[in-house]
Amino acid sequence: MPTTRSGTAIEAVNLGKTYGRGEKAVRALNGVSFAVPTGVVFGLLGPNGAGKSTAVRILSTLSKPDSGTATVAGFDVRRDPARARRAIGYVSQKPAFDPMATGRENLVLSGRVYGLSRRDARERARELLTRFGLGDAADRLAGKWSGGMQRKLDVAMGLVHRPRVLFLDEPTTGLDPEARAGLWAEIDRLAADDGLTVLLTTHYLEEADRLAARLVIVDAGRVVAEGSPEQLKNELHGDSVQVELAAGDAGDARHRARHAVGAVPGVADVTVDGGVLRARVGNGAAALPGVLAALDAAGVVPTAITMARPSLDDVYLRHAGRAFREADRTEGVLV
Ligand SMILES: Nc1ncnc2c1ncn2[C@@H]1O[C@H](COP(=O)(O)OP(=O)(O)OP(=O)(O)O)[C@@H](O)[C@H]1O
Repeated sequence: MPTTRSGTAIEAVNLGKTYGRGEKAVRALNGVSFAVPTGVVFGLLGPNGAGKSTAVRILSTLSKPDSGTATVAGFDVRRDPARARRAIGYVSQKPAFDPMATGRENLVLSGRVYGLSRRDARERARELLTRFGLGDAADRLAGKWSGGMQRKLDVAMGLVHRPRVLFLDEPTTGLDPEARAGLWAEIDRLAADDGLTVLLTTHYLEEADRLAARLVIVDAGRVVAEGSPEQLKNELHGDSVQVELAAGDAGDARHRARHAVGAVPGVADVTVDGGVLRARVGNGAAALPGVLAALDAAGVVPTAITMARPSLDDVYLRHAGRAFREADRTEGVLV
């Protein structure tokens, strides 16, 4: 297999993409670069509208960038899209299976679309149904399956032609926690057992933390941080303090709390979002009395205080300058 650099399965260099024109133009990607090592789960993490799907659509040859270059499995996605396409599997946010066909029929049809003989397509369908634990339901209509099983079927359909790189766009959106955990285990196995390179987009911080060996955080069309989840969290020294404010505390009390805690020596990055105040401190235990005294002086009574090692939430806040949940509610960057 051709490679751009030894051990690199995906390389994006300076990708740019703007939708629309004039006043309504939206810059979805603004010079995005990253490299994905072969055989790992790589996370593209960002809030709604950050540009994740746009990046994946370009890398999987479904859309063209306005600027920049990208290679997947060693093939340039613009100059050699047909060969790039054969090397990749793409599982979109939207279901791809036919609900009126059985799981097996869906997989066989997918195999035929990819040019497998009828016999090979049947054999591959059998393999994948077993692999994903879908054997028992194989001959029932896919439309009647549970959400978790349907998602697994979508992933299996993306693997029918044995791609080397698999793109999963928001694979667990809409799944309940149990189905999500089931799919996480499958995604883990794809890289660990099958040596597949998986590029996963998600707006769940926890999902990226749990699955990705490496990740980039994308915000408003730019990469704001890159590394392994551990590395990124370790770069933030100290602890994260979370103060839950009483439900009745209105904007004024929240503002006072934010101001008071921000003035405590050693406290940084104070945000208040949805009744929760977050801050970073050098040493949580040492800073706690000062934080409590400041809240008391401001007339704010917290309902709970927790201290924890930094999370990807804190990483995002540090690099994007706003809380992830806040960013997830807003969308789009007008040019
Ligand atoms: N076809 C399109 N036409 C116009 N604007 C678009 C189009 N596709 C995406 N956008 C805009 O480009 C920006 C990036 O969208 P994109 O779907 O890539 O983000 P995302 O990070 O995948 O978000 P989500 O998690 O909501 O899918 C958003 O502001 C979106 O509204």
